[in-house]
Amino acid sequence: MSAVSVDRPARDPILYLDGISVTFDGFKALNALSLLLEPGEMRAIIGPNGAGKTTMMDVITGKTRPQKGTARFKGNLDLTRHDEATIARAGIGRKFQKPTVFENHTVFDNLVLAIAGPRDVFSTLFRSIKPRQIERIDAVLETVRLTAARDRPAGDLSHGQKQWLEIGMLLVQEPELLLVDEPVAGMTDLETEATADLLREINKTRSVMVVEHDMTFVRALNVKVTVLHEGSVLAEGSLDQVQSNERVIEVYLGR
Ligand SMILES: Nc1ncnc2c1ncn2[C@@H]1O[C@H](COP(=O)(O)OP(=O)(O)OP(=O)(O)O)[C@@H](O)[C@H]1O
Repeated sequence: MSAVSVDRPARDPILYLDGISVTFDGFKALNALSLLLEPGEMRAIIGPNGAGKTTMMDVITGKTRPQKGTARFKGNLDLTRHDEATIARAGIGRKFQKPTVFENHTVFDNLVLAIAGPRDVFSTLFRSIKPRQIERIDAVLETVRLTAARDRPAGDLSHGQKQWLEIGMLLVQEPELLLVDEPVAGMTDLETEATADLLREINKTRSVMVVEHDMTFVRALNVKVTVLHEGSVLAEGSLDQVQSNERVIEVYLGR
């Protein structure tokens, strides 16, 4: 091995944020934020309201341009220089908090539409889809526990099932990194537990970043936690480590 290669990490992080700052009218939503996600890692992001969690996801997905800092996907894609569609195609999927499924279409057709991407709904549904795509959809239906609901209108699903369908709509696009914003808000305890299982399963093949306030859920994920506060990383470690951190208790957990 050459002397040069000794110091190089074996693999680039899937996500590299360094010194990211975003200012809105003089207010620092992100303040020199730095964070690394290893390939295959799942990370939970917690922090009080206004800590910058959504703004961070906006930077990663190209929705918001930082004034300062470096943001890279898999070492080479500069996330500060591409638009949302390019970044999504490059392999970053984002699940927003509120489900936005097509209620009048079946669960299956929602996944067909998601594979096709943002095109005209009717031309997509009336064009034949390839057997390979049907196989992919059926595999995703199993993963998101909706096989039995395959031919039901999405509008009939429970709130939790709609969230899983929307996660499925991202999975059919085969993202390498999945960003998930407050997936269990409004879910029953059973749905919350099932969602933790679901994300752990997804994490076997993809990297995941999940923002969530529900500590029972975060504990069930059993992954490294990053605490954001005032636009920077306040603490990082296991949930037990960050929950016993004095600063974290002061600004977040002890409220
Ligand atoms: N477009 C914007 N214009 C002005 N201020 C903004 C804008 N977007 C976010 N902010 C402010 O930046 C700060 C960080 O907001 P952000 O939504 O990223 O926090 P968050 O951690 O996601 O909070 P929550 O847990 O409430 O979702 C907040 O004070 C917010 O009001």
